[in-house]
Amino acid sequence: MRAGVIVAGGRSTRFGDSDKAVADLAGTPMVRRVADRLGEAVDELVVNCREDQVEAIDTALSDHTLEPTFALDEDPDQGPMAGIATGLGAVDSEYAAVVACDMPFVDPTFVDYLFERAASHEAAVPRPDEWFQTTQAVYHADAMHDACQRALERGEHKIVEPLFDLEYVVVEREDVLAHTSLDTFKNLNTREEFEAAAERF
Ligand SMILES: Nc1nc2c(ncn2[C@@H]2O[C@H](COP(=O)(O)OP(=O)(O)OP(=O)(O)O)[C@@H](O)[C@H]2O)c(=O)[nH]1
Repeated sequence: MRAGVIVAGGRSTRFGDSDKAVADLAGTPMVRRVADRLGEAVDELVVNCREDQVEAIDTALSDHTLEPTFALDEDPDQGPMAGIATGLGAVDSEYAAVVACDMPFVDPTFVDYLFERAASHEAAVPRPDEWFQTTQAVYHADAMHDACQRALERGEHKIVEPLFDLEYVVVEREDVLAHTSLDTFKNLNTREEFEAAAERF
């Protein structure tokens, strides 16, 4: 069994007044695009967000075959890493692919590959450039959940912090490009980025 966790608890401040997770992207809410693509690579889906987002996200995901469940931030606005911890705490599977709600081009075949790379390790994290793509990575759910909790207890909110507590595999640029294009990581933050991306669907 493989899980997918969609992290969606941000405030979308660069997007404006509304929640980018459910914003229309070429006729479909962005989070639905992520759920449909990630859903091709996993057996269960968990969405992490705030309580006040549930209604709109649930509507966007209605009729999804995996019947996504919600893992709500008890303490909102603690950053993406806290959201990852909350989401991973709610999965049944041993390994989970974490994907941000704003990555509508996420490539399910690449997610499959990340699961393969993570096997018998605690994480497989792409590093296509100088940054780790921690919000499109596969984690051993319990190990990463616990590492996030330990980091948060240290007062540390940086998203890479829990990684250094794990036995993780780095998926380097060459391996990324052998399996997908960099579009898989493209995240949308502004209305201009939504408009440009919409033309590609
Ligand atoms: N649970 C949770 N998720 C978060 C939080 N902050 C950001 N995220 C998520 O992490 C991912 C990347 O965050 P950003 O691209 O910065 O999104 P954002 O914070 O909503 O947008 P900005 O306010 O414009 O930075 C998105 O999927 C967000 O939903 C948070 O405090 N809690």
